[in-house]
Amino acid sequence: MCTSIIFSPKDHYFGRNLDLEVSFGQQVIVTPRNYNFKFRKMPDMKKHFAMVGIALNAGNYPLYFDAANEKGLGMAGLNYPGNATYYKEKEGKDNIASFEFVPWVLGQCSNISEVKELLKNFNIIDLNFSDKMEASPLHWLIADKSGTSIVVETDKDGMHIYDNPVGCLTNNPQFSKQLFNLNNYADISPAMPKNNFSDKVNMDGYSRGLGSRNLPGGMDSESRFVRVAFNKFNAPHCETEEENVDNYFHILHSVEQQRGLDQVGPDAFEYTIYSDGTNLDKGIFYYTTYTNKQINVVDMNKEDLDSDKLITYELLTKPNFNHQN
Ligand SMILES: C[C@H](CCC(=O)NCCS(=O)(=O)O)[C@H]1CC[C@H]2[C@@H]3CC[C@@H]4C[C@H](O)CC[C@]4(C)[C@H]3C[C@H](O)[C@]12C
Repeated sequence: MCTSIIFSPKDHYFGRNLDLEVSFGQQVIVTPRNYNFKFRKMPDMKKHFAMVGIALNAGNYPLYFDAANEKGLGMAGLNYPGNATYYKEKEGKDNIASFEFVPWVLGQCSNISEVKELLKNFNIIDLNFSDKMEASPLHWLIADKSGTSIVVETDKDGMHIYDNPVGCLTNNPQFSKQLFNLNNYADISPAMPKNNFSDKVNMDGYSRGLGSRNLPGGMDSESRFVRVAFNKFNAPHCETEEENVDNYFHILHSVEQQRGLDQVGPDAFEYTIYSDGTNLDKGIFYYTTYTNKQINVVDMNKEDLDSDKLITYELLTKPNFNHQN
């Protein structure tokens, strides 16, 4: 499972947790403007916006899990099994494979209204990257540096584009159902609860934090959706980049999957392999990994963004202990 958010305390931070039981060998990859993006059914994109994110380098093709471009548009693909449907090729449409969707959008759009325009002629097609790498069933959160976000889901009954008032996404069920489910948590609050139960019962507020007692704590996608939305809406908005990045990671880590809690096979547990976030206003990419909680930084502006070659960084996973004596 995964969780993706846009957090807008001052600048705007977009990214995700990637939860899985196996690692793909993904890296931080900066794709500069003149890297030739090939598409299966559409012409090459020779010049495009530069982007940074996490991807699998598959024979010099960056298969992005999530990324953000130099204009401050971000996009993440999250698992959507059983629902995600990819269609047959259609004449006259922009036929894009699911694994091409991120570069297709981030390569040419600057903001959400341009994405909505682009998607008017969009058709997501049923193609595998290769025999060995089948198309994953995904849905997408797309957000820009105004803080606006949308969700794109391609279901059996067609493509849906939802405006996203909460700025987060997890996995199943459909986004509309996730939003509806928030109704069940309307009374969750950071404040101490008022006794609406009965004036016949004395409730003395025996513990701090009782307002969030009924916040769901599970690893499942509905629980994570409610939890991350609540935690994000109530996170402080600070002045400095360090404080805001720190708060951003507190939000994502609050829905982290700790190893051992989400069993997916006899001896297999899903866990949060990495958490990442890009400052959409500044093009600075941050990440932590399960074993390395230090915040690591790749600033895309420090690269030659006019180059035509992928720029890759290995994820730093070594635990960082500061010995004080
Ligand atoms: C597995 C991940 C979702 C995490 C998640 O939700 N896990 C719960 C599993 S479960 O639902 O609980 O069982 C998703 C998120 C993004 C995906 C990549 C996107 C690019 C590319 C697309 C190609 O088509 C196939 C290969 C490819 C590298 C993809 C591999 C994999 O699919 C990635 C990593």
